[in-house]
Amino acid sequence: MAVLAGRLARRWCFGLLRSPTQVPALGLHAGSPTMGTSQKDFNDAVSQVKLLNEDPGNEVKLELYALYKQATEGPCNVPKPGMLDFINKTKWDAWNALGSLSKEAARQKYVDLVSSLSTSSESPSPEAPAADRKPPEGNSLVVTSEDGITTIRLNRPTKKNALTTQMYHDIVAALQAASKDESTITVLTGSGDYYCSGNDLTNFTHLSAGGPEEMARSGEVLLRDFVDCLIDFPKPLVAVVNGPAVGISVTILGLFDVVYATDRATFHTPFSHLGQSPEGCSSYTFPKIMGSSKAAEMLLFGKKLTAQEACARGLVTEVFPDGTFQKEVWARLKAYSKLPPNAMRISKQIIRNQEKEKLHAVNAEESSILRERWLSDECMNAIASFLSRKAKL
Ligand SMILES: CCCCC/C=C/CC(=O)SCCNC(=O)CCNC(=O)[C@H](O)C(C)(C)COP(=O)(O)OP(=O)(O)OC[C@H]1O[C@@H](n2cnc3c(N)ncnc32)[C@H](O)[C@@H]1OP(=O)(O)O
Repeated sequence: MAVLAGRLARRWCFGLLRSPTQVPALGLHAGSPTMGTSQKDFNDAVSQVKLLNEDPGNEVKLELYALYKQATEGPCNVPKPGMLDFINKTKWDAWNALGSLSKEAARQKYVDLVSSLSTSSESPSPEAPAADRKPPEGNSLVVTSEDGITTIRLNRPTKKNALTTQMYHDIVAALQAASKDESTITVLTGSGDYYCSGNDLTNFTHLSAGGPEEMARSGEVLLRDFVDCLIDFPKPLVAVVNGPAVGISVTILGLFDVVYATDRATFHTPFSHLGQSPEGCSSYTFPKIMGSSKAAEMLLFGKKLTAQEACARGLVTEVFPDGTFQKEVWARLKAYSKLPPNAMRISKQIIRNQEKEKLHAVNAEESSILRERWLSDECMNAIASFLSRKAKL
């Protein structure tokens, strides 16, 4: 966790820099000649970076960038990029952190760093054991239908199933299809050790030509549509919480009919930490489910609940031992899926219809408030700070 924010920042800042030959995209051009004895070594090192066999990783690329700028231009004296210009701000921070380091010392450090990289990339490391290798990011959402159950599985285990913008769209489409298919029950679950780490924080960095305002506006619309779809979902909706849950994956649980959790699961809504506010109708459902003071502890102070605590507060229906979680839960769901579908549908309608209008109104208000929050200094500072390793949850 200590390195989370920095890793996040560096991943999204340099996500496109997959190959070392792309380092010039950072601005690593062989610029004006540098003076001193290490001039030739420095120029050689600049060329060598482009020939490395292995990608040195974004942390190192950032270090190379900063040293290059210091070596060629001296201490950073250009204006600091704006708060939302995350990429250039991270690069600026790295360069600025070198302070008054002399050009010559920066050249030397650059040469030493490239030399250490060249040495390590010359000796091929043995292939990592399969367990240590991260699977490639494939389909982020997997939808299957079997035994009367449609399962929507969040499938980004290497990112703890964080929800990308595309995934919100895909979940809406999957729910719309599930509402019309042959299945009787619909399940949302996750792949790997997490249920879901909430909104993918890099969503905030994908600015279009319309800038932050446009990002906030389209975020509001997408959030409202996503939650509306859950409010209106006509069949029994079950969350199979296979591990820790964060943010929006927790708040929407109040819109599910049943929530089964492994005893490894935790429930965490760190909105204040992120300068944000509740969504998923949780400002209405949580006080209703657990009482206003318990809800405030979660939604205002970000108290993380264990599965047992969440069950005691009524957010979770039942907790299962992790070892038997999948077996027990799916056996139970298969049995439930054989119940008469129309009876279940009508029963759900009776229960939910009483408050549907209220839920839609709450959703619209929460989404609109979040749009403002996303543009606030508090939120921008919290996200920037989180992404640049100054804060962690
Ligand atoms: C339409 C828009 C709607 C918006 C609605 C708003 C919703 C609000 C929210 O959901 S707020 C909650 C946002 N989520 C977070 O703040 C969680 C951030 N993540 C973490 O705190 C941690 O990653 C963790 C506690 C979930 C897991 O920590 P752990 O140490 O076990 O694992 P790593 O940190 O190493 O994570 C593995 C990789 O996954 C990446 N990752 C995890 N969560 C997110 C995320 N939410 N967004 C982006 N990326 C995430 C993490 O960066 C690691 O990636 P790496 O391997 O490339 O370094």
